[in-house]
Amino acid sequence: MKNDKSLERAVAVGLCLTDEHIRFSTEESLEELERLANTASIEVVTQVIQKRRKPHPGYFIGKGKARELSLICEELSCDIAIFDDELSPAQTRNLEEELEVTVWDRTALILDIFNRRANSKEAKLQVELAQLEYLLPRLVGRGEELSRLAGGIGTRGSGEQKLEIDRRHIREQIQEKKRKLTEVRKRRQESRNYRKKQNLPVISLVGYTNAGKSTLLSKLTDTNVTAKDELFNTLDPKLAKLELPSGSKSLVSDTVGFINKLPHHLVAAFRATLEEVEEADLILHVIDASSNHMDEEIEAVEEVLKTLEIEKTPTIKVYNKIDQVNDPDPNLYSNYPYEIPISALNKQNFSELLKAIQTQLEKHWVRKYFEFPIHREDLKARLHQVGEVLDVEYNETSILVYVRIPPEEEKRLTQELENH
Ligand SMILES: Nc1nc2c(ncn2[C@@H]2O[C@H](COP(=O)(O)OP(=O)(O)OP(=O)(O)O)[C@@H](O)[C@H]2O)c(=O)[nH]1
Ligand SMILES: [Mg+2]
Repeated sequence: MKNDKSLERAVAVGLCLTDEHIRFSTEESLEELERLANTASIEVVTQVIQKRRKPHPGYFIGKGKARELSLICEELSCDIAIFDDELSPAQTRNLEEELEVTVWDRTALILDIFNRRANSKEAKLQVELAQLEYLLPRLVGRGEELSRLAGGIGTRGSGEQKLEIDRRHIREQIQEKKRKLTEVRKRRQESRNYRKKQNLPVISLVGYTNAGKSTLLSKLTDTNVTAKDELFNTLDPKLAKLELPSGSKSLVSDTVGFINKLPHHLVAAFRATLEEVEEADLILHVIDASSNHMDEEIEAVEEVLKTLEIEKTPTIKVYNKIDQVNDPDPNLYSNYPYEIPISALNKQNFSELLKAIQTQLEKHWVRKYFEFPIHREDLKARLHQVGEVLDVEYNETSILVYVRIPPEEEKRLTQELENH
């Protein structure tokens, strides 16, 4: 929900913990926070960084710093203070009292962007649920500012009784959204099962937000997928068919971009979209090779992949946007077929990429001739079901079928035929 002013003014606040190992520096992380804010139509007018050993339990930043921040907000007429880390409900409350502006954390900002981006029923439900769960412990008096977050959910005003009603209302809504989500997901599972029956291998594109996943999907498959220079452009993953050089087909799916400090419960909320990744036969990790923080972004993505327990799925690192890299280091991406440099935008190096995809997929599907008696049409039908039938030949007494199938199916069928 937008307030009346078109562009809100914000101060971005980061904490630099002196003895903690961090991936992105506080400055880099704030730079990203600023891009996120812009995506949410918020202008960051200044940044404030504080060094501390650990966050202040009540104010996150020190109490003195909070007072200083309140003056800055007033002087620069900020409407909002955005903190780069997740704040506890109590910290948010205290800070709002001290600063007298809306206080958001990274999670709130990401939720706001997700809310604008969600298109499908499932994504909408996921975002609404995540927002409600975020809102519930934070619902205290200042319902007005929070209502922007809740997308209008929650009633305005304050008062203990009203607060209790709001809380109950939100709990009920959480239950309702969960019920609806279960339904929508069931339908999604059914369509996945249908896809499985078609037996096309599934390739999942994953990567840091803005790496170029959607661009790659649309250029590879000649479909129209919107790509935009915005963070979290894709919230509703798309699927498209891809033909490989051998002529065999596969399905490519886009996914939600990852980001540093993506709060855990948001990862959980989007787990459903990531289920595609869990079931993928091949993962293309799309990397923005022109980013100044390429290594950190790779690491952030790999961390999320680890939590999905998909180490065994073959992965190709696709270094995208090489058209933007001056002097690319030839050693960097030369580990074929595990690393490929491309430019999705210019379709540069696509033939290499397609070859690598085919190589990787074939490693895991086997080609084989099966021969069985002519009356066993059922076996032929089964091969159609579990694999890709490449050729069929009828002799006087037998059928010869040439297929490409998953190795476990190959074993099972071979054993059955031997036992007959
Ligand atoms: N120069 C250059 N720009 C690219 C290339 N591929 C993508 N882009 C640009 O990078 C921006 C992000 O592209 P998307 O395809 O939307 O990125 P994404 O990974 O889908 O992003 P999210 O959906 O937000 O996670 C767009 O402005 C693209 O035009 C490339 O090969 N070269
Ligand atoms: Mg995208």
